[in-house]
Amino acid sequence: MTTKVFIDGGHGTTGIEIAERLAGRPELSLIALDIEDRRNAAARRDALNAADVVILCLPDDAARESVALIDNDHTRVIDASTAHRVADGWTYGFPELEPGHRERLAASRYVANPGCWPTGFLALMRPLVLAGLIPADWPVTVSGASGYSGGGKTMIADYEASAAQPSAFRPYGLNLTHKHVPEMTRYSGLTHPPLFAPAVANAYRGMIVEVPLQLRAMPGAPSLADIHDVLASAYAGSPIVTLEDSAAMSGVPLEYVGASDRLALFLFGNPDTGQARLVAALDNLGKGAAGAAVQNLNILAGLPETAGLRL
Ligand SMILES: NC(=O)C1=CN([C@@H]2O[C@H](COP(=O)(O)OP(=O)(O)OC[C@H]3O[C@@H](n4cnc5c(N)ncnc54)[C@H](OP(=O)(O)O)[C@@H]3O)[C@@H](O)[C@H]2O)C=CC1
Ligand SMILES: CC(=O)N[C@@H](CCC(=O)OP(=O)(O)O)C(=O)O
Repeated sequence: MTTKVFIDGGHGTTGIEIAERLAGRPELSLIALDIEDRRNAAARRDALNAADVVILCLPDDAARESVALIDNDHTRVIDASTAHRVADGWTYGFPELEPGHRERLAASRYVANPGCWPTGFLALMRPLVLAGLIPADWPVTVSGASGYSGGGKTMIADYEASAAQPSAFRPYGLNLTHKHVPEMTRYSGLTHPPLFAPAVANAYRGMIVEVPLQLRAMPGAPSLADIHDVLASAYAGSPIVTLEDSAAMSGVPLEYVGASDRLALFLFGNPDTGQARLVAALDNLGKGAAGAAVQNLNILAGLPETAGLRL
């Protein structure tokens, strides 16, 4: 039996990436709308209700509208937008979050795909908070740079317009109310929001997420080896999330994982000063969006978790 999948917003940046990963998979059948029907509510209602699993690749308001258009009791939903990431009744779509989370996801009807920034942040932070190496009330900072496709069609057009002279590096979110902070706080287990300092770079895709830590000031002054051991054990055997050999690196390029669904983690530090820089490298359109959606679809449908992924 095939799983019927509908991508609402399938003609947008994330939707196209997901469709590419699902193409040629005989265990799935795709319900597709013509491009001119992409905003036709009646056509979307029919497709949403005909599907076993829908993947929403829409702005937040349109994603809420899609959920309201589902009037049966079985269609399952993976929402790539921010609309439901901390909403009641939704499961956060980061299978690697903690032991047992993958099983919770498999049993869920409503799954909220993580934001791209929180994906890197939580991969670094959640195991360390769970292990007690970072106290829940520790003041954490997270910064980094993202490719401009993170801003969808509008930002891509801004960067690629013939008259555009885009900035090489542009910090944003300067009022410290970025929409990703609630999910970073909730799922890391921190009691206070991290200070989030994102930037956009003049590159299409790829991102670096960094958490600097003053280990010597933390309770118990964890060592670099303590941090390394917890991260290595959290992702041992994962085909998607890897702790890389940082000793070999003099820098981490934005493009480190390429156009893939991998998430690479690094631990840099100076044992003499008790300081560390934790870094995650991913593709904002890969594990940061489409790769995560396809991974979640596989989990919901009981299929091999990495089927269709670019690893
Ligand atoms: N880009 C990224 O790196 C990431 C994106 N996301 C999230 O995924 C979602 C999609 O983002 P992205 O693909 O980048 O966005 P895009 O702007 O590239 O695509 C959005 C798509 O949704 C369609 N759309 C917009 N409004 C409606 C509506 N009211 N009804 C039906 N269709 C509509 C658009 O149609 P039209 O062509 O007419 O505009 C377009 O095809 C967003 O919530 C985004 O925040 C999540 C993680 C990473
Ligand atoms: C460069 C850029 O603007 N990036 C987006 C995040 C992209 C993403 O993760 O998508 P969601 O909007 O679904 O969370 C931003 O910071 O808002």
